[in-house]
Amino acid sequence: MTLKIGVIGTGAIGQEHIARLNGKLAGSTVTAVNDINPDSARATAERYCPGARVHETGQGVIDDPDVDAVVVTSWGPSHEEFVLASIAAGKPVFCEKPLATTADACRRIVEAEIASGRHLVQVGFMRRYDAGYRLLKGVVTSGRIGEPLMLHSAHRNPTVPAHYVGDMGITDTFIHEIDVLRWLVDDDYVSAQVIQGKRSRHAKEGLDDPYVVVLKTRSGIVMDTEIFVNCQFGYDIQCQIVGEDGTANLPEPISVPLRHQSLAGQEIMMDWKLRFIDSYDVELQEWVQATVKGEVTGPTAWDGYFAAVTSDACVEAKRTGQIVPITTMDKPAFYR
Ligand SMILES: NC(=O)C1=CN([C@@H]2O[C@H](COP(=O)(O)OP(=O)(O)OC[C@H]3O[C@@H](n4cnc5c(N)ncnc54)[C@H](O)[C@@H]3O)[C@@H](O)[C@H]2O)C=CC1
Ligand SMILES: O=C1[C@@H](O)[C@H](O)[C@@H](O)[C@H](O)[C@H]1O
Repeated sequence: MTLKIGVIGTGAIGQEHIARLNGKLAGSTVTAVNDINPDSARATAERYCPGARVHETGQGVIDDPDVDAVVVTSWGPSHEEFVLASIAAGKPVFCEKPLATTADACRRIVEAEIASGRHLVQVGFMRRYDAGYRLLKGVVTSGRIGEPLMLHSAHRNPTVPAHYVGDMGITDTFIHEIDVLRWLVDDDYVSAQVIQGKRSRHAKEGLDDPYVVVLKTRSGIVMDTEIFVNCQFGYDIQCQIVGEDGTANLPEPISVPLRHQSLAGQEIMMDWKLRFIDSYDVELQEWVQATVKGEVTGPTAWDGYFAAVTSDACVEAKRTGQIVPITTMDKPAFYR
């Protein structure tokens, strides 16, 4: 069976996902699209999925009888509306991160999914599908480095666009670590602290950059992450787990070691789209296969909710300079 997909939001990642789902991956085709900017929707359809219907609203995509499943790649604040509408229509929905921009909104999604009685929602935390992170998790679960005690990571972007403002370092960027780090060590967070770094002269007005977030887990693992979104030199994702018997590092992406103009080294990617390109492919291919079978095998609405609660705590910790507890509702049996 070929899964017929409707996509809401035809910006940067929307176009990327449409191109994958309509040609690159097996078992899927894009039959409908929408964007609040109709020119973008039309141009995207023409270029990546000619023949797809261009709807005036996101709801039009969800209601389209020729759409079996929905992909939401619009801006974060619109996610809740489209995910809830997909659940109401009984259609599986893949929603890019964040699931929604507040923990309350994510909770409403969790409650609606449970009420529907069907697992329908997957969140686009693609790092779980990255070959390097999967190898790292394999080392942890094998027990080779003993119990994880501490974790050091870094999320560096060379620069960020003009619309990147406020606390997006947490809600848009660190949200990836929030999900992948708890998945790596199979643990949940209990507190968050944010320590400001010395401000970079490259940070535009109103944006704190860089800073370190310290998360503590239920079992006591301390995880520090540097968030530095104007680092200039590249898109650089680092992660090291310190265990009782050794350390394990996230592998660097493959690149050719160069010796050139009195420098020996390897190039660093500049663009997040390239760094995780393979993981997006694996993520959406697995989602298509699971969706056809009526299953959700990736990050769930509960994971989206947990990430949002953690992200809210980090924002508060950044504002107050205090250690902020992370408290969620009890995990519903539906997600166990
Ligand atoms: N998993 C990942 O690595 C990444 C995930 N993202 C997530 O994907 C989402 C989109 O990000 P980008 O593509 O980078 O942004 P973008 O700004 O390039 O595209 C977003 C598109 O959504 C459209 N849009 C906004 N509100 C809408 C509405 N109510 N109805 C229909 N269309 C609407 C905009 O017109 C725009 O074309 C965000 O939630 C972002 O956090 C983005 C980049 C990477
Ligand atoms: O999701 C992403 C962007 O939205 C975000 O703005 C970047 O900081 C992240 O590195 C990228 O993976």
